[in-house]
Amino acid sequence: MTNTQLTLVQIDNYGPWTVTPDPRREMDLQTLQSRLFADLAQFVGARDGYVFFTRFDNMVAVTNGLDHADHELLQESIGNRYPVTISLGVGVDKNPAVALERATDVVQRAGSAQDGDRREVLAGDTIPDADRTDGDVQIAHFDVNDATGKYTDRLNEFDTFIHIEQGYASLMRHLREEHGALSFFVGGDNIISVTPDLSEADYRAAIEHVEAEADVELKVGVGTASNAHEAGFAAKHALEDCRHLGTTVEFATEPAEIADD
Ligand SMILES: Nc1nc2c(ncn2[C@@H]2O[C@H](COP(=O)(O)OP(=O)(O)OP(=O)(O)O)[C@@H](O)[C@H]2O)c(=O)[nH]1
Repeated sequence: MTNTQLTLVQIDNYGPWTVTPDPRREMDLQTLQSRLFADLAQFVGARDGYVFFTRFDNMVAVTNGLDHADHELLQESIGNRYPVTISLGVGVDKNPAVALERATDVVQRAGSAQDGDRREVLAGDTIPDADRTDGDVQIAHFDVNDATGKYTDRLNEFDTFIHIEQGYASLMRHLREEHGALSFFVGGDNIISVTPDLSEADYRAAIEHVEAEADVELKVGVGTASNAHEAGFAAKHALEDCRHLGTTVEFATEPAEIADD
């Protein structure tokens, strides 16, 4: 059974900072936000986690395998190098939406996102090493069928963007409401979902829902492992299986390291 460890990353007092003493240049804020995301992706990714940019001032990370000391080091390193600090809340549950509720709750209890005195909160417990298993994280990597032929090579970028975003909106709502799975747009035509244990029928139903609601056709590869990287890597291999076999849903059947043999 899955046991997802999620970390909410929240920039401390960011709203007031963006307008103090006067509104700051928008592209400077965009530069800061994207560099912060890049640093988080490198730090968390090097420890086999995943991080998603969501709204940039708040980001969500799958941190199975990262302990309290890793989280502390991340805060220290960001605090040393950026004009802003980050608070981190950690939550664990078999259901990703519940894990994120927990992670959010411990940060919210410490004060508001716009409280000048609330800085570098680190709250919530990580999974003890002894309790970790190969079934802790399920990642589903979704991809739009032939996005290049249907959209990228035919439409202007904005109209392509609308199609992809509508598919994403439909999928993220369906999986959140039906299963407590959390889905994140990761660029191009790709969506990564952090899910509880879902069946092939659950994924088929999700894909059919998106096709009916948004007229966007998806396929998905699914992987399960002790951390996000291994689960996600297996999911990518399973997605390649969909491409080769012409199928819509594939589960990884062997460890990611040997899946392409
Ligand atoms: N984040 C992420 N983006 C990817 C990945 N693979 C492809 N992309 C993006 O998706 C875009 C479309 O690529 P594909 O999905 O391979 O192409 P497609 O035209 O949809 O073809 P099929 O997926 O084979 O149906 C690329 O331009 C990339 O931006 C991936 O593994 N991760």
